[in-house]
Amino acid sequence: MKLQLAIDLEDVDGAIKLIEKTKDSVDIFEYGTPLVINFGLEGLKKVREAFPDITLLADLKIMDVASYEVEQAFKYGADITTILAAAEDQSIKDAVKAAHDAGKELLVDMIGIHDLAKRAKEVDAMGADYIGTHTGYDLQALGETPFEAFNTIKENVITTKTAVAGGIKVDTAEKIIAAGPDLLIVGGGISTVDDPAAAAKQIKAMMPKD
Ligand SMILES: O=C(CO)[C@H](O)[C@H](O)COP(=O)(O)O
Repeated sequence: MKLQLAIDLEDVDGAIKLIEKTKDSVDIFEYGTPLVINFGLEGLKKVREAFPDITLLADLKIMDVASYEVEQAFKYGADITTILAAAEDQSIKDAVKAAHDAGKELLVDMIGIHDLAKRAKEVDAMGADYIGTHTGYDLQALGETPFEAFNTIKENVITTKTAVAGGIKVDTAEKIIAAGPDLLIVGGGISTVDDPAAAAKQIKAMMPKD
C-alpha cells in the first residue's frame, strides 16, 4: 500500500517545503488541481526540478483532449496523471494509451459518479493503473466520506489498483487502510496540521508494507 500526499493549499514554494518535510514517509506527491489552476504546469516543472527523484502525480482531472493533456503532464515532470471517470470512454482509452506509451501511469477519478458499481466495472476494463474513489471538498463540507463508496468500487474492480481520497485524517486512516486500498491519498489531513511530518509518519506506520 502506498501513501500519496495531495498538495492543494500551497503555492509552489510551499509545496516544495512540504515535500521536504514529509518525504521520508510519502510514496507519491500530488501536485493538486488548485496548484495546476494557480501556477500551471510551470509550477509542476519547478517541483520536479527541486526533487528529481520523487514520484509525482499531476492532478489534472482531464475531461477531454486526453492524449494531449496526458502528454503535457509528463512533459512537465509528472509520473502519473488523472482523468475523470465522467469523461467519454474514448477519452479514457486515449489517456491510458498516452500514459502507457510514455511508460507512465494514469488514475481515473470517480468523483461525481453516482452509479459507482457500473462505472467501476466499465473503467476496470479500460486498462488504467488506478481507479480512485473520491469524496471532493464540496461534499466533505456536507459531512460525506469516501468509506462506503470505496467498498462499492473495490467490489466491482478486478484488475485496476484502487485508490481512495477525501478528507482522510490520522484518526480515520486506520478504518480505510483496513478496507485495503492500493493507494491512500491524504491532503489536508497532513498538510494543514501543526506537524505534517509527524502526521505523514503516523499514517505510513499504520499501512501494510508493499
Ligand atoms: O483532489 C482533491 C480535491 O479535489 C484532493 O487532493 C483530495 O480530495 C485529497 O485531499 P483531502 O485529503 O484534503 O480531501
